Amino acid sequence: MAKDNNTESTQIDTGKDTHPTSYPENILEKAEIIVSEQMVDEAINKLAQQINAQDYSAPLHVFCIMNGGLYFAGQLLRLLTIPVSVSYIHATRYGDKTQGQELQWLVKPKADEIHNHHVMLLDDIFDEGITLEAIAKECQALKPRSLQCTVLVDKEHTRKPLSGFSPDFAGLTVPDRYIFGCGMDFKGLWRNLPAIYALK
Ligand SMILES: O=P(O)(O)OC[C@H]1O[C@H](OP(=O)(O)OP(=O)(O)O)[C@H](O)[C@@H]1O
Ligand SMILES: Nc1nc2[nH]cnc2c(=O)[nH]1
Repeated sequence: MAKDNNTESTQIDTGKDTHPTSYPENILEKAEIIVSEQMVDEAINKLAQQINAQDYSAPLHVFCIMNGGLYFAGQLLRLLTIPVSVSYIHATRYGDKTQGQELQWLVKPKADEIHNHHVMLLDDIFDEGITLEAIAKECQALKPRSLQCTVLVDKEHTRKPLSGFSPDFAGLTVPDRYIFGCGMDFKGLWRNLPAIYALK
């Protein structure tokens, strides 16, 4: 067991009950699985087959879009049978909220990773598409040889980019509910869940 330095003698009494089901750490009690682990794994397998079947004329550079893309990228990369290099881009607009705000850039793509390379962006979810479209635009400006986007899930609703921008590959479609698991967080937690959940 991990050594817990916050022992009883040092614990600060915040006056907070640690059990309410509204706390993010307890939220599974109020959630339901909307895509099973098996269905997620099957979808990732299928995406890998589609990417493996592409005819890239040179190694593919894969960008994991942090943080949400981490779980998906980890699961997908092990199934790719073509030579890839990997790095990350970090942009976020939800934070701990369930409604998107303005996009914040933390790590932008570097020119030498993109210019003249076949590039694949990997993210967990295409919701309103603002994040992926902005990242794809930033990458296009650096003149890749080709640029494609793959997401684990595409959320079904009509609030998509007016430009018509959409990912090249999407593993699953999900209903218009706030979801978590498989890289997606609920108030910063539960990205580690191997299935996709939504609140009941
Ligand atoms: O299609 P959109 O409506 O733009 O939303 C999709 C984005 O939202 C999430 O990121 P978030 O900003 O929550 O940051 P995170 O990756 O750290 O969870 C997710 O990982 C996508 O990148
Ligand atoms: N965790 C999570 N992040 C998102 N970012 C955009 N949509 C969602 C969503 O439904 N869940």
